[in-house]
Amino acid sequence: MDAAIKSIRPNKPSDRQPESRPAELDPAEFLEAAVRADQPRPARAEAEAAVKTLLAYIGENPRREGLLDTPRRVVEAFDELYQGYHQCPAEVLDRTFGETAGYDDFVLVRDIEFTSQCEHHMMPFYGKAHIAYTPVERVVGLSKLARLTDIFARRLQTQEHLTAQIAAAIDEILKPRGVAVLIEAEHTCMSVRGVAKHGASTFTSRFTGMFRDNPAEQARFLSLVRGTTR
Ligand SMILES: Nc1nc2c(ncn2[C@@H]2O[C@H](COP(=O)(O)OP(=O)(O)OP(=O)(O)O)[C@@H](O)[C@H]2O)c(=O)[nH]1
Ligand SMILES: [Zn+2]
Repeated sequence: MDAAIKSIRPNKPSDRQPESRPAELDPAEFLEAAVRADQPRPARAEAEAAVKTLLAYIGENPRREGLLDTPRRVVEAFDELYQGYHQCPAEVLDRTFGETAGYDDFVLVRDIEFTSQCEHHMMPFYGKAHIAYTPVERVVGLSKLARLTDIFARRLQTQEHLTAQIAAAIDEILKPRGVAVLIEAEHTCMSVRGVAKHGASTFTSRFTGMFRDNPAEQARFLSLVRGTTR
């Protein structure tokens, strides 16, 4: 099982004071050494200092009044946007219900809105996830599919990885007859910078089990997602 699915990263903020960084290491080396040794992540004060560095880098004065609280706000925003690193997919899908009166078709939750952050530029990409699975005897609460999406979306991602992780988590934890995940998203790293193409949509999909093996089921999923068989 993908480690990201089963476990929460040991990534609690450190109580260490920034001064505890060995004097001979520069910040980049320190960070690399911390990641290599799987040490606790840097202290909050270090993260705020890094934001101050970025403010100075863009030509700002981090000491002017309007920016005094900005490092704290940015780190708090990061805590929110990246909270998925501290949440466990297996826990979310833990609770299932057995009274289904023999229900044996797939369950589709369409139009799950999400916002994630692209791992190349740390800029948002956002859109909708459509998730279907075919249960074996037990079903999961519908909201849990949206919660699962958020757990993976609130990490640094590529859209392909996000799509594959959602499908793999449902597959490995619920062990259904099949999973289908389709994600459509707009990437701000493509719309507000770089190639600057507003409105370009990216579609990614992952099919397992009966959705992978049976083109008719795949087609039924896709037509329901497009709203053509309602
Ligand atoms: N496959 C994939 N690519 C992504 C995703 N998010 C962003 N990218 C792309 O990642 C690529 C990074 O390319 P690089 O050439 O290394 O970086 P760059 O010079 O900033 O690229 P430009 O965006 O073209 O300016 C870009 O083409 C982005 O569009 C994603 O979720 N999946
Ligand atoms: Zn990007």
